[in-house]
Amino acid sequence: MSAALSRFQDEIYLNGALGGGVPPYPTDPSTLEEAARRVLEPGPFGYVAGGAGTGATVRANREAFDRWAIVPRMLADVSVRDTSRTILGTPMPAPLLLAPIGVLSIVHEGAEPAAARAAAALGLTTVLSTASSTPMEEVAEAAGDGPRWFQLYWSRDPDVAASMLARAQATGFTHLVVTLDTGMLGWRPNDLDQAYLPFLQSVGIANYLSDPAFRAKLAKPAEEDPFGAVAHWAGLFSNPALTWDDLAWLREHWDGPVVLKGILHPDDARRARDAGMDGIVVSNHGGRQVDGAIGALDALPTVAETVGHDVAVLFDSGVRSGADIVKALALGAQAVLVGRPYAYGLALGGEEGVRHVLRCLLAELDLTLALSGHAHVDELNPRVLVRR
Ligand SMILES: Cc1cc2nc3c(=O)[nH]c(=O)nc-3n(C[C@H](O)[C@H](O)[C@H](O)COP(=O)(O)O)c2cc1C
Ligand SMILES: O=C(O)C(=O)c1ccccc1
Repeated sequence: MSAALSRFQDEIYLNGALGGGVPPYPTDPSTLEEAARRVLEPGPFGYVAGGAGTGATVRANREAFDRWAIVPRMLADVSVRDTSRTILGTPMPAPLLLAPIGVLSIVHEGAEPAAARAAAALGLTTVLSTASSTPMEEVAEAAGDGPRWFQLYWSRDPDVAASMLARAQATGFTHLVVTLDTGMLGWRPNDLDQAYLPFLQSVGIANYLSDPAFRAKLAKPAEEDPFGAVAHWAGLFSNPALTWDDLAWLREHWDGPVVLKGILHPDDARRARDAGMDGIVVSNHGGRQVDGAIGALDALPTVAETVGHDVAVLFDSGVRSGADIVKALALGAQAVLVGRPYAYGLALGGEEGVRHVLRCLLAELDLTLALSGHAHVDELNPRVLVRR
């Protein structure tokens, strides 16, 4: 790496100078989304890009980032930088994970193994969704022996929930991310107006179709009655009756760190801590659940001040660039998760597309850190930013 250029930047410019042409995928996040729109059918594109209701929360997520400005510091010796961090015992080359995204085969065949391989090649961790389009055992094998984090959609059938957790542990997943904000699917006009729901084509239920506890209760085998299996899945996928008291059940069924995803209120953050949880993800599900919900970054500072010393505070919803990562870390996130951008990478170029998206994020994180006068991600704090 040359001193004047950050990692990946040098490769892109040199390749161009040597006649190799421009990068095969856009580096700008909005252009990336546009490019994905062009290669995807309207149904799948709308499912990924869309948000709840009028899209107010999707916009709020971006507006929240735009309201913070980085104030660069000079003469800070940033010749050697370190973006690495260990989160709940998992070492990471940068505090960046791939958010759990279900039904990914709607954008690319073999999506989850491809994303997991791309992440693993860079040493990054993927949080695998319960609604993966490939069974967890196959994804884990594709990802090699790096860290394994599993996201749970907590089924209303406790046998299915317990079976998922037992399988995940048997497969070597060590960390559990429990998503709390999807007790039912949000109101999504994009999908409603196209009558598009991937599950109806049995996409995204691979972990269920391969689950003995799920299969045991089907009236007819899924192979004979695929729609019956989908209907059964829809009936047990989530459990809106859950309360804080149910967290004890989780502890009995999972040996290892548990992280609650979808926390926005400081009182809920406190309850998570008091219930002995190891971490939280401050998230509004990428604006896909409650239209009009608070921008996730607007919720972060108070939550981080409230519990940041006690539990790992992770963040997602709206992260699109390395500069965004700097802002979220400065406001108290220990790590961020990125969602849609890697789905667009998958749509455009499978594993290679995801690797491109992740390398862009890592490169711009490193560069923003350096140019704003910080050698290590641990130096970031709220004083690095001003509110516009
Ligand atoms: C198509 C799609 C599917 C998703 N599926 C899941 C899922 O299965 N489990 C989950 O916890 N979150 C799911 N999410 C939410 C993401 O984990 C994450 O919270 C969100 O995408 C972050 O926002 P961003 O897309 O703006 O980065 C999904 C998001 C998208 C876009
Ligand atoms: O679409 C989503 O946001 C989501 O979280 C989900 C829910 C169920 C299955 C797959 C994805």
